[in-house]
Amino acid sequence: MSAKNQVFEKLLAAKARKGAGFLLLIDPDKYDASGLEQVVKNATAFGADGFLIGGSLLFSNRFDAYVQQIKSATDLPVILFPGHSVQISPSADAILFLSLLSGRNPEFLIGHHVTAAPSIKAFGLESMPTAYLLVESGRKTAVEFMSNTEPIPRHKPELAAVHALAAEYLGMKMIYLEAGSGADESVPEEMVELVCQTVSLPVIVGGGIRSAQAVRSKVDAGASFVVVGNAFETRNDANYLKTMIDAAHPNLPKAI
Ligand SMILES: CC(C)=CCC/C(C)=C/CC/C(C)=C/CC/C(C)=C/COP(=O)(O)OP(=O)(O)O
Ligand SMILES: O=P(O)(O)OC[C@@H](O)CO
Ligand SMILES: [Mg+2]
Repeated sequence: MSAKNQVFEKLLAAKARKGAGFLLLIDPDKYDASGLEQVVKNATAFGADGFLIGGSLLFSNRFDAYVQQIKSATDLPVILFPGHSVQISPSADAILFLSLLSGRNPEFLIGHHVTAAPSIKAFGLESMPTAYLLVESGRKTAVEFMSNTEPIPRHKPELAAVHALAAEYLGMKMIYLEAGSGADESVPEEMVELVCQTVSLPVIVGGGIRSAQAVRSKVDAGASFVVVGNAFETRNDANYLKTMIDAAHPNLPKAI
């Protein structure tokens, strides 16, 4: 745990060295203990850049034990990715302090943040203020339903760009372009590209990314980090994980 910018700096350094970074999303409800340890160890060995932990719902009542289990299987940054203010654990290294800027629901703009802030301080967690922009992706996603917000229309990249710009002017440190977990379609490349041209912040892209080609095309469009979760929940295949991670690292020799 650290209240300084250590995790953020580590992510930026990985991006600078490898061209972009790969973050594996772990949904605590989707892995059993042995599956979890294996995927965390594999991702670490294959050169992933960190882990995000969270879900828009949480059935598990042992969230902190879960985070500890991940921490003990890796030396990479373990970052909370909360769908709700209850998803805070002292055992993580940092938290994506997401504000759902694409929506107009005050609870997800500032409400959960106020509720969670005292715990974040008490635990000494590093906070990474991140503009969370939800993008239309086909069928309604869990994030859209749970947050009761409207996503940005996928054919309107300029809408995403002005939200990102407002986030930069508000002093946020990162932009997360989110199609939603398990999305039918990932965030369009044109949108990633316009957002990356408009702001100088690192842009994270996630939701519905299932192939190495898709990972690479988000990176080619300018993404600093690509997040993948669902694809590995349904397919326990180390080779597939390695290919996806390699695709996010264009500067490394083994990259596709
Ligand atoms: C800053 C704090 C304490 C809370 C943030 C609260 C906000 C703004 C949340 C954004 C809206 C939200 C519900 C985000 C969920 C992000 C997330 C962990 C998505 C992962 O997707 P799943 O919800 O697991 O999808 P599945 O249904 O496919 O499992
Ligand atoms: O689970 P997937 O579809 O890979 O999405 C990752 C993340 O962006 C979801 O919040
Ligand atoms: Mg999930």
